Amino acid sequence: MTINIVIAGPRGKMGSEAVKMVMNEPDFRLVACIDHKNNGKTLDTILPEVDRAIPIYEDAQACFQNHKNTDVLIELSVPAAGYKHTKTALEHKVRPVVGTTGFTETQLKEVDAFAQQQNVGCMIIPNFAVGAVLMMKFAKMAATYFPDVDIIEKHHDQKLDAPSGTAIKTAELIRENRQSKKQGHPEEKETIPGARGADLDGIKLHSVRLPGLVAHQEVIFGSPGQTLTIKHDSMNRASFMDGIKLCVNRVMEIKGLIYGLETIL
Ligand SMILES: NC(=O)C1=CN([C@@H]2O[C@H](COP(=O)(O)OP(=O)(O)OC[C@H]3O[C@@H](n4cnc5c(N)ncnc54)[C@H](OP(=O)(O)O)[C@@H]3O)[C@@H](O)[C@H]2O)C=CC1
Ligand SMILES: O=C(O)C1=N[C@H](C(=O)O)C[C@H](O)C1
Repeated sequence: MTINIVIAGPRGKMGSEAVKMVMNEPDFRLVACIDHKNNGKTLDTILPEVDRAIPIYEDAQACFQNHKNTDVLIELSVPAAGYKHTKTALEHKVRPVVGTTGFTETQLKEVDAFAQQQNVGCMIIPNFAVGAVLMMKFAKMAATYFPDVDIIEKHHDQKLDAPSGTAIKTAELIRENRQSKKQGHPEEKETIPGARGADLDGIKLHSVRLPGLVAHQEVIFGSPGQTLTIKHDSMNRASFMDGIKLCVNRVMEIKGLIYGLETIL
């Protein structure tokens, strides 16, 4: 069966890699793209590696109205637009596979409720790399034995959201196996605000943004006399493509929201 796909954010670092992946997959067909800057143009005029005239829309409504055969939206743009595209896709019974990070907790709940209401499959995946998902699973396991934990995520300096979606998801998974706990000295004070990082139920999250980085995370557990570090590095965006492929196939079979790849691996 051929799966008809729309990609939002096709010029981006992830979007352009996803365009290549979709075009090379025999069972996937790229039918259109959503890009706020190239309305009315075709993809071959803006991406040199594309040799087909795939239409580009600024407006997600217009895109799905003109391509009623769309099965899946691969959303890889920016948080605000990504949220709108996801809701619009669901309105049209198109299944979103969302890689875009930075949705608020309220937005996640709204998408969940709307996907259920529409009876349509939807996946929001903070990290498509299998190694990163294993890192999160191992961290969840370790939290049973090591309740003191800091997460350090490191990304390229063009990233809009902090902490990363992966760091938030990791902390949420750790929280499932750990009692809420305030870490560090009970009387510690920050002499420079932010020095101890963001706080999710006492778990500290630190975000590094530097040119030269791609996507990296360390989860460091400490207990008397020992530390345990679980680390993952994405060296390039190809690391995310197998996960996207898996999700595009899986979203066709589900109803409602799946949040995180660990639930289906
Ligand atoms: N889940 C995962 O495994 C991964 C998720 N990500 C996430 O994916 C998203 C994209 O990342 P990345 O490719 O690195 O970012 P980029 O900045 O490289 O790409 C984002 C693209 O979206 C475009 N864009 C902005 N606004 C709109 C809009 N309204 N409609 C359509 N396109 C728009 C941008 O165009 P312009 O620059 O012209 O504004 C740009 O081309 C981020 O949220 C990131 O966190 C990234 C890697 C892995
Ligand atoms: O913006 C990125 O690059 C990435 N974003 C995702 C996140 O926020 O966790 C996934 C990966 O870390 C790359």
